[in-house]
Amino acid sequence: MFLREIIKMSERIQNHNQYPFDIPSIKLLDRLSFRKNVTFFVGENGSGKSTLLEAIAYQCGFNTAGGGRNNQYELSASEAKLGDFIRLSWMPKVTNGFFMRAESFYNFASYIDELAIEDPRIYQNYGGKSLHEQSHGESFLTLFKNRFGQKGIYLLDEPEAALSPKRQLSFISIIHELQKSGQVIIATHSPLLLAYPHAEIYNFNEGPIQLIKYEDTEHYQITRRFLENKHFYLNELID
Ligand SMILES: Nc1ncnc2c1ncn2[C@@H]1O[C@H](COP(=O)(O)OP(=O)(O)OP(=O)(O)O)[C@@H](O)[C@H]1O
Repeated sequence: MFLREIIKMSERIQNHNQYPFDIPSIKLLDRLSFRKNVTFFVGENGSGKSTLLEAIAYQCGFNTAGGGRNNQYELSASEAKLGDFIRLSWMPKVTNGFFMRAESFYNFASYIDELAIEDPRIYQNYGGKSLHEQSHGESFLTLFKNRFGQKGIYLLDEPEAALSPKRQLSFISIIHELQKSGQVIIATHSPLLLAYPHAEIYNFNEGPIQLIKYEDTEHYQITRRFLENKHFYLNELID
């Protein structure tokens, strides 16, 4: 483990009623500690998961539009206002790693292609060929497999967006490999990924951000109820 705690520097914030400080989970945030190599952020759409993940990425020196320290490709880095108002506590500090969001993966792949014009050996780190020549899911998995054994912090925003349910299950093995030498923080809506057993889950839904058990998450409960009683739900939804 590397990142131990996030501390919000409330005293520096001038207007708590302005975005992003007015998002309920962020407003009530004081400190958030990390005690496992894998941490999930869960919560409703708009509950502030990406905002906090992006702020961590910003403080790590990663491109907040996706990528690592060295991946400063041209893509307007999205606003990272919260990043200036949090402090990260490390033990020990790492600088290696990256921030990955499914929607910016395309640009990341193009950036690697540009680097490969200068030095094709870079493809060795990405499955031997352009990420554009691999399917979205394949290239995503390739990228992570190449990080096995490296110390680093990996911040992933909804990685399931690129992955079929079967590949999401493969991704659980990838998370397990990554966390042997690295730390992984994942914002997700996937009830499959969330099942990874050696993780802590932070819930962004109600009140302050709090730990929640897998079986208590809405993601687990809704999916389970739906699969157990599909016809009841569909009747409610459609009729
Ligand atoms: N640039 C912005 N200006 C104002 N409000 C914003 C801005 N970007 C995001 N928000 C709002 O901040 C809130 C939190 O957004 P955020 O993207 O962090 O949510 P999230 O939990 O990651 O959601 P999702 O699961 O849909 O990805 C949302 O209500 C969103 O509309």
